[in-house]
Formats: sequence, structure tokens, C-alpha cells
Amino acid sequence: MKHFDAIIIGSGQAGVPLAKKLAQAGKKTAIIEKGNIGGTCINVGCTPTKAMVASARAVYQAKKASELGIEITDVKVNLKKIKNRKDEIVETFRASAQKGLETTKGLTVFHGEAKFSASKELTITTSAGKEEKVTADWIFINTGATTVVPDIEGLSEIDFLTSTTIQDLEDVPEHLVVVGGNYIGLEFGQMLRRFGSQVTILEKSNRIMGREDEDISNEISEIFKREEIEILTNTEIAEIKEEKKNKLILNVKSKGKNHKITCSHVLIATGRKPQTEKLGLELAGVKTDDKGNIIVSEKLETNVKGIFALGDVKGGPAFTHIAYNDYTIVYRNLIENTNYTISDRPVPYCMFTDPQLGRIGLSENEAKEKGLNYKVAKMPMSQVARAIETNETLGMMKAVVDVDTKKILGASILASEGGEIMSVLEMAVEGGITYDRIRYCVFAHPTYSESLNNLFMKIED
Ligand SMILES: Cc1cc2nc3c(=O)[nH]c(=O)nc-3n(C[C@H](O)[C@H](O)[C@H](O)COP(=O)(O)OP(=O)(O)OC[C@H]3O[C@@H](n4cnc5c(N)ncnc54)[C@H](O)[C@@H]3O)c2cc1C
Ligand SMILES: NC(=O)c1ccc[n+]([C@@H]2O[C@H](COP(=O)([O-])OP(=O)(O)OC[C@H]3O[C@@H](n4cnc5c(N)ncnc54)[C@H](O)[C@@H]3O)[C@@H](O)[C@H]2O)c1
Repeated sequence: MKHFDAIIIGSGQAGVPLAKKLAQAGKKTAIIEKGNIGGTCINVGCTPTKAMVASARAVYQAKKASELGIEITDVKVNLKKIKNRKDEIVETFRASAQKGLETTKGLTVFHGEAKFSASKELTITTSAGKEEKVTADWIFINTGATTVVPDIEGLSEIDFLTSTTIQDLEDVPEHLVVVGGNYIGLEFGQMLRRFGSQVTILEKSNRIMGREDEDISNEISEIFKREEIEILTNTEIAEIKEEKKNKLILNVKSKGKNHKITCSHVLIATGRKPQTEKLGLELAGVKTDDKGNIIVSEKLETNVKGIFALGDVKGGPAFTHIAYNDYTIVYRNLIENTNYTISDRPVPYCMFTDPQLGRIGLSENEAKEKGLNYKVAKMPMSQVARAIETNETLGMMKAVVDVDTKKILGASILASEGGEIMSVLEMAVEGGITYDRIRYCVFAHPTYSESLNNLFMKIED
């Protein structure tokens, strides 16, 4: 049986850099991957979706170019070409990650599915059914998450789409029903609408983007409605039947009333669950919560000493940059003897709809729930010079500040390049730059970030 200093299960956003760095630090390291190297982000998550969102934005821009005095006729969407471009980008990123692993000295790459067979022992099963047992002093679980399929009558009998399979379509669906109105549902919903599908979004709660403030989720709803995307809230599917290929009849319960929707495709975007079911965690004694998320300490160690969990598999926040940050915390603590934790790190995120929603820190609702003494600054993008010049006036900026300390508590930037504008505020939060200073910061003109001067001018001291 081969013994290693460290074994990483899963080559996700934490696993790949961690494996390389541990090997480079002189640890005899192995990484085990059952699928494609690079995990969700590179293969079926951020990279392919953002490549496709770029195509959707291009067609949208072409169609509204006449507002800028440019007449473009005959705009056509070639989904096959969009898919091929996406595939090429994915393959390049994946090959680079794979090469990085394979060329690192002291690092062994196993292709197969890992399962605990004892506390620090794993059995790797290859796709050909061959088994190999390995042991290690440190084991890092980075197995990510997968689509939650809701329990809907008839769903298992139809060929429904997930965030992975929708990326392989070569023809634009006639009418796509998206089940779930959060990141995945909204990014794909808008994308497919722009490609030419009729799109209906069904959300079981009373609004889309339920974790955001009401004004932000209302604003996104309005923007989607402008693009003729139908959003039905308080809505769930009771039953699905396939009448014939690409003709699905949905029996939908909406606001207490039943009605039927006929569509060609259904995308399930109702959340993701950790990939822990087949890991044999019970044989290692590793504890999970009732949803299967691995329970970790603030230093990402499980209840078993020497076994760590990183990324989506430990529950949210499920973002690539969080998985990556998990790696940096674990690596530095173990190899550089530092004392980092996940307890006080910022959690920025960006939903890549158009306009984007860049988020950092507390929402207004969260500040209220915490009983903080806060004020809110709000400004529509229609008041931002850069937005007017570029014809990107949809959306708004919103920041929540602490009245006593003048610190920025959080921001929601629903704007073109909202993710980049939010990052400016994140740097301010990290550096302790208060809102009264940002009011007078000199930003280059005319940039979106310059409008942060005016946003904070709105707060009455
Ligand atoms: C459609 C979509 C779009 C997204 N867009 C964004 C975005 O724009 N920005 C963002 O920050 N996040 C985005 N995310 C989320 C992001 O992709 C994840 O948070 C991130 O990839 C999590 O990384 P990870 O390291 O936890 O695991 P993953 O990247 O999921 O990797 C886990 C790996 O473990 C492997 N594995 C699982 N079990 C085993 C086993 N038993 N043995 C061996 N290998 C195993 C899997 O095959 C996989 O390769 C998106 C997700 C989706 C689905
Ligand atoms: N840009 C990004 O950073 C990005 C993009 C895509 C995905 N992600 C990550 O992927 C994860 C999964 O995203 P997601 O949008 O699938 O999940 P989610 O859990 O964020 O949202 C699921 C939505 O579906 C609704 N829902 C659940 N069951 C339903 C039902 N039966 N009928 C109707 N609606 C139902 C929920 O109320 C919720 O609004 C997120 O946690 C996110 O971190 C991030």
C-alpha cells in the first residue's frame, strides 16, 4: 500500500493549487480525481458559463446598437459556434491545470474515485474497475457539489436540463422553463432569452434572489421583465408530463392556483448539494450535517485530526474564490505555521447577469437584523456619467454604512461591471477606508468607480 504525506480528493479550486504547493514544499503528495481535472469551475461552472454569457451580451449589444446610432441588421445566434468557443476555452484551462499537476515534482495524480476504507486510508477505483489502496497523514477533501434534483412528479421521466447539460445544447430551445430564481437560474435564464428562447422562471419563494434586499431583487426582476423574461414567484411545479419530444406540459401551482405551462425544455436550478454520499465518511469517522456538508472548524479541519475539507463540500458560501481561499488558509497554517481562520474573511460575490450584481458584506436586511446603527446610500445607474455615456444605465448602487464608525458594512452594485465596482469597495472595507473618505477620493474620470464619490455624498451626516 502506498503511503503519502498528503492526499487531496478532488481537483477543484482548492485541490489543484494545494496539491502543487504541498509537493513543492517537500511533502510526498497525491491528488485523486474521478472526472476532469479542474473541477466544477473550469469544466462546467464559472469558465464555460461566463464564456457563454459573453456571447449573450454580444447579441444583446448588437440588437440595441441602434440606440448608439449603429444599425446592425440580421443578428443571428450560432449556438454551435458559441458552444465550440466555450469548449475550446474550457479545454485550454483544463489542459493547463492538468499539465501543472503532472509536471510538479513529488506529486502523483490518480484518475479514479476515492472512498475512505479506514480513518486515513482510501480506496481508489478507476473507471476500468481496478482498485488501489493508499494512506496518508493528511487528507484534504475537496469533492465539491452537484445539482439538487427536486422531488417533482414526472421529472425523472423527462430529459430535463441541468447547469451542465444545458451547456451542450446546439439548438436554441423554443421555450425554456427555469426552475429556481437565483444565480444559476438567472444567469442561464437571461442568456437563453438573449439567444432567442422564450423564458419563464419559476421561483418557489416570494421573490427571486431571496437572499438580497427587496429593492435589489425587485430591480433585477424589472430588468428581466424589460427583456420579456417571465418571472413567476410563489410558484412550484406539481407535475411534469412529456406529450412528445420538446413538448412538456407542466402542472404549476402559482400563488395558490393551479395552471398549465407548455414548454420545450426545463432547466433545474434549485441549488447544489455536497458530494459526500459515496465518500465512505462513516469509515473515517468524519461528521457531516443533516444536508451532508462536512462539518469543519474555523481552520477547516474536520472532527478527525489531519482530515480537512475545503470548498463547496463543507457547505456555502459556494464560490470559486472561497474554495481557493480555503486552500491558502490550510496551506499557510500547515506549512508556514500561521494561524488563519475562515471566521473573519470577506465573502464577495458577483452574479453574472447583465447588469452584474456585485456584492460584499452585509445587506440592509442583515444590518437591520443585527440591530446595527446604519445608514443606506443609494443611487440609480441612470445618474452615473459613465453609464449614460456607455448606454448602460440599468441598475443601482447601494451601500450600507455604520453611522458610528463610518465604516462600509456592505454594498450591492447592480451595474455594468458591478463586480469590478464592488471590488473597489471591498478594498475599502479590507483597508478600513471609511465612506467619508471615499466621498473625496480622486478617481479617474469618467469611470464607474468615480461615481462612488456621489454615492456616499447621498448620506446625510
Ligand atoms: C453553472 C455554475 C456556474 C458557476 N459560476 C460561478 C461564478 O461565476 N463564480 C464563482 O465564484 N463560482 C461559480 N460557481 C461555483 C463554483 O464553480 C464552485 O463554488 C467551485 O467550483 C467549488 O470548487 P471546489 O474546489 O469546492 O470543488 P469542485 O470544483 O466542484 O471540484 C470537486 C472535484 O472533486 C471531484 N470528486 C468528487 N468526488 C470525488 C471522489 N470521490 N473521488 C475523486 N474525485 C472526486 C469532482 O469530480 C470534481 O472535479 C458556479 C457553479 C456552477 C454550477
Ligand atoms: N456567479 C456566481 O458566483 C455563481 C453562478 C452560478 C452558481 N453559483 C453557485 O452555485 C450554487 C447553486 O446555485 P443555484 O442558483 O442553483 O442555487 P441556490 O440555492 O442559490 O438557489 C436556488 C433557488 O431555487 C429556488 N427553489 C428551490 N426549490 C425550488 C422548486 N422546487 N421550485 C422553484 N424554485 C425552487 C430557491 O428558492 C432558490 O431561489 C450557489 O450556491 C452559488 O454559490 C455561483
